Amino acid sequence: MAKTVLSVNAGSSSVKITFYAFKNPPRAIADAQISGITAPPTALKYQRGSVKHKEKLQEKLSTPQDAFKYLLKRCFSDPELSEVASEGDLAYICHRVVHGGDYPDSVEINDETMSHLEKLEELAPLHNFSALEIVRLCRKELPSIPSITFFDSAFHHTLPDHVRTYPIDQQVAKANGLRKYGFHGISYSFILRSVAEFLQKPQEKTNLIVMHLGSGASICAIKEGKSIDTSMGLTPLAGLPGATRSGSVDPSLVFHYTNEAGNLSPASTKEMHISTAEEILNKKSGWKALTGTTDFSEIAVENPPSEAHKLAFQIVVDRILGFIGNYYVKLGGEVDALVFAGGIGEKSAMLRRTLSEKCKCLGVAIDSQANDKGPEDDETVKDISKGAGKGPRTLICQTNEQFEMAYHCNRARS
Ligand SMILES: Nc1ncnc2c1ncn2[C@@H]1O[C@H](COP(=O)(O)OP(=O)(O)O)[C@@H](O)[C@H]1O
Ligand SMILES: CC(=O)OP(=O)(O)O
Ligand SMILES: [Mg+2]
Repeated sequence: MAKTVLSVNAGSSSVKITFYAFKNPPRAIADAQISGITAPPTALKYQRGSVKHKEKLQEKLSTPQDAFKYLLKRCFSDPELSEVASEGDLAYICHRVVHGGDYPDSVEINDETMSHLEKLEELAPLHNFSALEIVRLCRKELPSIPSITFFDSAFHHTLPDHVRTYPIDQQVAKANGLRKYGFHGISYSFILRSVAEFLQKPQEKTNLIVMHLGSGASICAIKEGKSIDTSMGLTPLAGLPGATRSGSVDPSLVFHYTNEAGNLSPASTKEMHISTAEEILNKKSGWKALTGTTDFSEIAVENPPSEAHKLAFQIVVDRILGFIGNYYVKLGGEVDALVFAGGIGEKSAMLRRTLSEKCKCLGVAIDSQANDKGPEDDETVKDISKGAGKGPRTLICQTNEQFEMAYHCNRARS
């Protein structure tokens, strides 16, 4: 029996892969990622044990399939990485697919599930395309290795009807699958398990407000271990602003922004159709549009370099607060913890401090030293609360989507 599981997390501009020992809990063997696929320079990060390596690549890797092939070859040909030298060493490949439609759980890929996912691709071309390109490649070039797809949306299958339903014609809504799905669920599942364990509570008694803040950002209200609301919607565009995403705006805005809103974007390809409006709101908005940078660490600083940076920070804080207030009330004020996760949530002490101060009225208080220090590399959950206050505790959780997929894959199959 092959001894490793490969987890793949493909985004629009990056592909990350991690190999794990096929046991529980999974042990990471090697981790590699390529960024800058659509916007060069293309860069490689590689880690095996304590060995870390970064380089800019000369190779032209313009598609997720090229990037994945490159990463696989690189890992297979590393003489120090004897556990993964060829296809025969792989037991399963786990793929993160953002939009899983009505699937409440992961699925093993076969002709039927693949054709279902290909239909869904039309609903979420920007988010599913890269992942499905890699699934297609694996089916063709590694046909003996089962592929399992894990969906960001699956964690939110517990959303109540009144939360998931948009108030539009229900015949049209049902015929076209138009409802709130919610995303970042693989991450929320990791966070719920890790935080419940940290708090020594069963998951089904744990209530949390979790913020997954990265270049795509969302919030989730978890009641008794189940998602009861989340800020993203039919697609990951709704809710909070992101690096290049507007987040929620008045839907009529697109018709005033451009006359060509409904036309195909010039960025569309034969395989991937996106409209001009989708292109603008997903790729040309967010804090990049306000400040010129996608890097939030240039925005969350004490002395911002421009008024635009200051404004971008205030907007992000304002939108997050709106959801915290909303979810605090929906959870009846019974919140075990506010949890910060994702690249920004885990690294920006300033954002955590600003939000915590504004949530003082909920009894939130943080220890500024613990907050400034942040978590150690190997610390999954860190408590930054000040003493045992009246309100929810404040935690940082270093989330790990690749681990979460391997964890569930190995648990169900070993
Ligand atoms: N010290 C920091 N302060 C604020 N933001 C940071 C810091 N370090 C990284 N980030 C931001 O984290 C984001 C990436 O988050 P991550 O969750 O890794 O990305 P993705 O959404 O692409 O999966 C980027 O916007 C980056 O600027
Ligand atoms: C769902 C989503 O927005 O994912 P990401 O943050 O990885 O872009
Ligand atoms: Mg992410």
